[in-house]
Parts: sequence; structure tokens; C-alpha cells
Amino acid sequence: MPEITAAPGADPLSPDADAARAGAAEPVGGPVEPATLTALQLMRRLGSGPRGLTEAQAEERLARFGENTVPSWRPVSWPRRFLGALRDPFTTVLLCLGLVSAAVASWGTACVIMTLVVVSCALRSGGEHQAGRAMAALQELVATTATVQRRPDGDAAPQVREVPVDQLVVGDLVRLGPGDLVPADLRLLRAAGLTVHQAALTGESVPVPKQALDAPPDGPPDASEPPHVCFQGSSVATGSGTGLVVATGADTRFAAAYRGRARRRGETAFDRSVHGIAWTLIRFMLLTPPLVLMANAALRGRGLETLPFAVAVAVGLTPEMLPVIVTTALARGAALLARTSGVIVKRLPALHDLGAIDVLCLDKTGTLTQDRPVVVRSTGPDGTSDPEVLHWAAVNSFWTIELAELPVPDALDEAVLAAADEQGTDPLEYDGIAALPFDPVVRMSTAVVRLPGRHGVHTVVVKGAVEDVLARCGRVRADGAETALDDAARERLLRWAAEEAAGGLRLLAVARGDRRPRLGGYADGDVRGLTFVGFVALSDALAPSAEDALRVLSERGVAVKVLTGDHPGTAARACRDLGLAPGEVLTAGRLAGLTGPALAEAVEGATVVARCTAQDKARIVTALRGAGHTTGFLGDGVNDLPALHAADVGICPRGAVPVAREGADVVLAEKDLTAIDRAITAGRNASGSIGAYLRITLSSNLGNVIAMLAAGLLLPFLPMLPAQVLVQNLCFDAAQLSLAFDQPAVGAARRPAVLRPRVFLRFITAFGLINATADLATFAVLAFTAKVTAGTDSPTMFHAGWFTENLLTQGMVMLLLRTGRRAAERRTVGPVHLAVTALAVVGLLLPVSPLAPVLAMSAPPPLYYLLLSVVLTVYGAALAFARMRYARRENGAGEPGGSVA
Ligand SMILES: Nc1ncnc2c1ncn2[C@@H]1O[C@H](COP(=O)(O)OP(=O)(O)OP(=O)(O)O)[C@@H](O)[C@H]1O
Repeated sequence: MPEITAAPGADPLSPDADAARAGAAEPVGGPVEPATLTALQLMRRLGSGPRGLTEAQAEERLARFGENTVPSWRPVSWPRRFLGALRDPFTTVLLCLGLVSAAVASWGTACVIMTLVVVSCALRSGGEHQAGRAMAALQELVATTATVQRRPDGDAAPQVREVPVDQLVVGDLVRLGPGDLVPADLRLLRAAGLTVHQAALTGESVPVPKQALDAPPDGPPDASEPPHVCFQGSSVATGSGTGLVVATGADTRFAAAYRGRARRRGETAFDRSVHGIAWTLIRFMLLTPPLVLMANAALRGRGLETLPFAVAVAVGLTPEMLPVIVTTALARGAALLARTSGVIVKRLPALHDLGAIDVLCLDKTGTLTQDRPVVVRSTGPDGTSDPEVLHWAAVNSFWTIELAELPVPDALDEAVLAAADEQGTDPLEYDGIAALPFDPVVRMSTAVVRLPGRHGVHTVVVKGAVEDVLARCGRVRADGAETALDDAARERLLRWAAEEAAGGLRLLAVARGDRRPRLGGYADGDVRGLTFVGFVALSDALAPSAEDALRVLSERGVAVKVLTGDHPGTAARACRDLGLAPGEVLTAGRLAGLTGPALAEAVEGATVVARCTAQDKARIVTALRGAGHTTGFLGDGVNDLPALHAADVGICPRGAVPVAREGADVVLAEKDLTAIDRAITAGRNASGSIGAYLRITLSSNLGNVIAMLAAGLLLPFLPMLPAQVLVQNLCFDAAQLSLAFDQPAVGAARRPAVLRPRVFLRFITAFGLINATADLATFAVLAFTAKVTAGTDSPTMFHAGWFTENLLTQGMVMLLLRTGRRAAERRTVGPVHLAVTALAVVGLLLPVSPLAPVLAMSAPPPLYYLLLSVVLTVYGAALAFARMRYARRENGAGEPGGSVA
């Protein structure tokens, strides 16, 4: 427990210190070392004062020194975005294949490959630019602000107001409260019970105590941990403070640590699926050219002249539009979600991860309940009504709020104060001496007060979780007298509390103790040996939409786990009332020794884990992810931050503390579980589009590649010229962009949408073989046509015939293998229909158009088209049949986590 800091006394912000600002208007000199000067020296150096800057000074500094943003997070320029798109693995492979083609002077192939690269990079960077702009606009809605103290003009009194974080300048005075992000590097001028999370800077997961020191501490300076400096990138865990901005933007310690590096996070579900599939394909692509060369050399005695064809076959396998489709589908889904449900997806891949969630962890208060507690009763240790307990609780609430540098609303404190007000209790009959606001780790808040005029005695008043407060008590008050609190009495009180909690009530235990006044701050040791006073019981109504939302989540295959700081009884009762069977209720204490798979196994079977600290929540989420679950976490408090970071998708409501909003991937307009359901559905739909693209493109491409290899070995000429392969590829790619705009089928979002590389490979092999069979049947038709029709026995006719068949079968695959709405579900013509029509028109008309000779094609005779229609009818029927069987097997298999393949 950090030291409890005394209430304001002599400090650099007191009016006496105003002298320091005389003549100070400009930051003076070069870089300042915030830890080594006294507070007054520092203010003077930075041209600030204890009343803060004037608005004009701040404006002038902002114009001169720039905004408070970390440089590497600024928007990326167009050319950099385009070059970034080149780093995609598929593009890299295409570039390599292009270079190989150029090396063997196959200029046609090289040019078409380069066109493919440029088109896909342009589309991708364009899509990303649009998505980036849309995301930036959405993020504005949840932008973080800082509480700053400035003066309208030189003579006016300081005013405290919120400003966007990027508007802060050196010399500003900033106030910090629980859940705030430290918006710049700050030298603390005042602090009360302040602890900060510095994980982003030091990796340290436990909050570090900070305090205001006027002079630098004695001993050798600790550059990484000066106790009186807070660095940008850290966040307030408990307490409050006021600090002087000493560095902003690129000059902060955080910017220096991250210079040139993007913000990194661990591998997410999105990375695992999409990258997994990409790398499997790339291995195939790299293997293809040598295989084609070897087969042609061995069976046909052909040499290096087959290389351009081999390269074209490898290119034919590439889903080069994947990055474009991914960006478009996710950006479109995110924009729609923001418009229709007020849900803001801050990181595009998080939308995919939302769709893949199969475990959703959430806190109880404010998610399952409304977080509008109302005091029901206050009782003494013997369970009889006792107004004095509420009185002491109110004294604690009032002074912990009053003595905070930046008080934040706390629903429990507000409820206690409202009830005390009704009862006629006046906390002002005491003077506040010091306070330690609520700390979710120790689960209590402490106020030190004294009766005016009673100088020799300070009273420590504590309220908090029953087990934790009782652990600090040595005595109990009963019938106006105090007796020792023995083990039996302690047990009895805990049992009584458990019964109250099982009835759904939230309980606060209240204790107090008189002390001889202390000089300096109060420390943890002073909050012991207390006398137990009694309980305040509060009720918190259930959230009206929670029951339906939980049912829908379970129907959608999402297991819900409640990770709460509250009492196990209260949490279990809330779950039961909402129709969620709590099963065996665990407490974090019981899981303390478990890690990794053992922890995941223990939590797997449970619905509720109670008495969780922030670290417990994160540990559980990490263990569930480690066990292969795509895990979401919904929370809104400071104690949810580590879990928000640990989850595949961190979700918080817009009203969450700033640090939670900053750390979350998805921000909800309201803390409403039904919004999560809509977000999950949007995620599954977006993944559905991506899955449909991969399914369609890969099975079609694989079929073509098999057919090309077979024909290459059977025919005396190349079955398709490299340029024809690539033109056909380009047409197919363009048509498939429509999949990103396809409407999802009704019921398409019934299960978590995971893109599983193995399931994909099974799927594309089966459907690729059907496609290859149709191609081989077409070859037979072409051979037959050539035989019965004199004068058409030429490679050009063969090329044209196969080109037409390819585009038509590709169109059919698009219609039959997409997840989008089928004709029966929609009346209007969708983008996929239009794209397929265009594909069919090109396939039928190009070989008979004036462009045909350029591509070395000549029109096949009418007989071919007649026979082709038979092949296509049989192919369509086979495809539909296989698709039906596949869907039936997938649904029947009940594979956990489901898949979109
Ligand atoms: N303002 C407060 N003052 C004193 N004690 C508090 C206060 N707020 C909460 N507590 C106690 O600490 C316990 C844990 O609180 P915490 O905020 O960690 O979780 P919670 O809000 O109860 O649940 P959840 O994790 O579901 O949001 C509560 O059960 C309560 O007993």
C-alpha cells in the first residue's frame, strides 16, 4: 500500500509560491531534467507558475513546439502506404516471379505480373487509406482528454477544463485521477495515494507508488523510477495528483523508447488465421514452378522454355486480392457497426477477432448489473439495524472524495452519501486529515479524520470488501462496547456476509480505529488493529437487456465467464437471476498457485471467478488464450486494464475510464451486452466474406493449376499462354472484389468464425478436384470439337475455349460457394451477381472480339458452346451437391469454434 499523503499544506501550488511565476513566460534554456531540480526551479525554467499557463501562452507554445503526439503514430503518407503494401508476402512472391520472368526475357509475363502487383498495391493502399480515415474519424469519438488548469488571461483565476491530449504544452498543469492516462511527462507537484501502471515503459505489471517531492530525493538518482515524475504512456491505478508538463510529443521518454517502432501487440487470432493460410499458400507457390519444370522435362523433354508457363501457373495460385478483400470487408463492417450500433472498432483486425470469439470474459458490475447501487440497510456486527455504521461509511466516502486531487465519481460512494444524507448524517462534523482512495488490489478505502478541537486523536475510518476489512480488525463493537475479535466471531461475520451476498446484495464492511496524530503521511501499518463497526448492504439492479443478450451469446457458441472483484455469492446470484448457471463458483485466491494449462482447465468449467484483482483477470484471460480459445474481455475500470490488453479483443464502453478506452480494441456506445452481440455478428460476417473469397479463389485456382499441369503434359502445346493465364487472373480478381460487399446470409453468423488453415486446405482440395474435372472434361470436348469440325484444330481455338470455360466456371464458383444471401433470401440483384455477369460476358465475348488475336485466341465453333453448356450444367450440379454435403458435415461435426471454411 503506498503511503497516505497529507492533505494540502505547504506545497509548490500554494499561493505563496505564486512569486515563482513573476516574470516567467517562456520555457527557458535547453532540455530540462525534471527529476533533479526543485519544483519551483523547474516551474521557473519552464516559464510556468503554480496557477498554470494562460490560454494565450498555451496557444503560442502549441504553435511553436507542435502537438503532443508520438511521431510514429501520425497518419502514414500515400507513398509510404503504397510501399508498405509491397511488403505483403503475396506481393513479394509475385515480384520475385516477375523478376524471374524478366531474367528469362519473358517480357509479356513480366509486364502482366507487374501490372497485377501495381493494381493490387494501389487497391490495397487506397483501401487502407480510406479505412484509416474512417477509423481516425471514429477514434475521434473516443479520443482521450486531459484535465488541465489554465487561466483565461494573466489576471484571471485558474480554471480547470478538459482539453484534447494533443493540445497540451510544456508548462501546463495537469490533474490526474484513477483511470487517467498520463498525457505527457509530468513532474508531480501534489499527489494523494497515487500509484501508476508503468507496464508500457518498464514492463512492470504492478502499479508503482508516486509522490510529490519538492526537492530531488537523497541518494543516487534512479532514472527509470524517479518517484516524483510520471511518464507519458503510464496510467493512474489509484489516487490522484497534479503535475507540471515537462515534455510533450517526441520529447517524452515514451516517444524515445518507441522511436521508429510501431506499437506492437502479441499475435492475435487474426494474425494466426490469415497469416497461417498465407504462408501455407506461399509454400505451395514456391514449390509449383520447379515441379512444373521437372514434370515437363521428364515427360515431354521440354527445357527452360517452359519457365514462363511454370511462373504463370504459380501466379495462378496467388490470392493476390486477399489484402484488398480483407481491408475492404473489415472497414466496411466497422463503418456499418459504427453507424448502426455506435460500436467503434479501433483496430481493423479486431473485427475479425470479434467474429472468432468463443469465450467472452466480463466483469459483473455495470455489465450484468446497472451499477446504480442503492443502500438497503446498515447493520451492526450482530445483524441488527445500526445507523452509525452508515455514518462512518459516509465519513469515509466524503473525505476520500474531498481530499482527492481529482475526484472521480464512484457509484458505491455516491450511494453511501445519498443514503447518509437521507438519514441526516453530516460527515462535515469531522475535519479530513488524509485519505487513500479505493484501491481494487487491497479492496478498501481509508480516510483519516479528527473532530474539530480534539487535537490528540486521529480516527482512521475504513470501508471495503468484508474479508479484507476483517483481516485488519482486532476488535469488534457490540452493544456500545468493544471486545476482541476472535476466530469464531470472525467466522460468524464472514458466514453472515456470505448469506447476505447469496441474496444478491453487495456488502461493504466498515471499521475504525483511533490513533495518536502522526507527523507526515500515514502508512499501511496504520490501517491495522481496527475495530469492526458493521456492514452496509447495497442492491444493484440487473441490467435489463443482460438476460436476452446472454442467451443469444450462448446460442452463438460464445461461453461467458464472469471475472469480478465482488463477493462470490453476489456474483453467483446475479448469474442465476439472469439464467446463466454459475456452476462451481471459484475465487481468485483458490487459483493463486495455478498457471498456464492448469489454470485454463480450472476456469474452463467455471462461469464465475470472484474476488479477482486486475492481475488475476489478465492471468485468466491469458490462460484461456493459451488453451486455444479466442478470448474477448469486456470491462470498464482501472482493474480491467491488464485483461483488456491480454485479450484477443479488449472491449469497453464509451463511459469507461480513459485508460480502458485507450487500451481497448472496441468501444461500445453503451455498456450493453446486446451491442456486443451485434459486434460479434458483424465480425463473423466480415470473416465470412474473407473466408468466401479464400474458398472461391483457392478452389478455383487449384483446379486450374491441376488442369494446366495435366494438359501441359498431355498436349503437344502449352494449354494456356502465360499472358492468357494472367489476364484471366486479373478478371477473376476484379470480380471477386464484389465479395467484400456481399450481404451476409441469414444465419451465417451462428458460430464463431475462425479461418482455420487445415479446414481450408481440405475444402479447397475437394472443390479444386471438382473444378479440375470440369476443366479436363472441357479438354475432351475441345478435342472432340476439333475432330468433328475441320479446320479448327489449333492451339488458338483450344486457348479460347478454355479461357471461356474458365471464366464461366469461376463465375459459377462465386455464386455457389459464397456465404452471401441466396436468391431466395433477397429480391434485388447484388454486387456478386453483377460481377459474375461481367465475368461471363468477358469470358464469352473476348475470344470472339478483335482483341482475341492479340491474346493468341480464335473463336471456337458453335458445337463447342453446345457441349460446354452440358459440361457446365453437370459441373454446377456437382458443385451444389458437394457444397450441401460439406455444409451438412460441418454443421453435424459440431467442431468447437466452428469455421468459415
Ligand atoms: N468505493 C469503494 N469503497 C470501498 N470499497 C469498495 C469500493 N468499491 C468497491 N469496493 C469493495 O471492493 C470490492 C471489489 O471491488 P472492484 O471494484 O474490484 O469490483 P466490483 O466493482 O465489485 O466488481 P467488477 O469487477 O465486477 O466490476 C467490492 O466488492 C467492494 O466490497
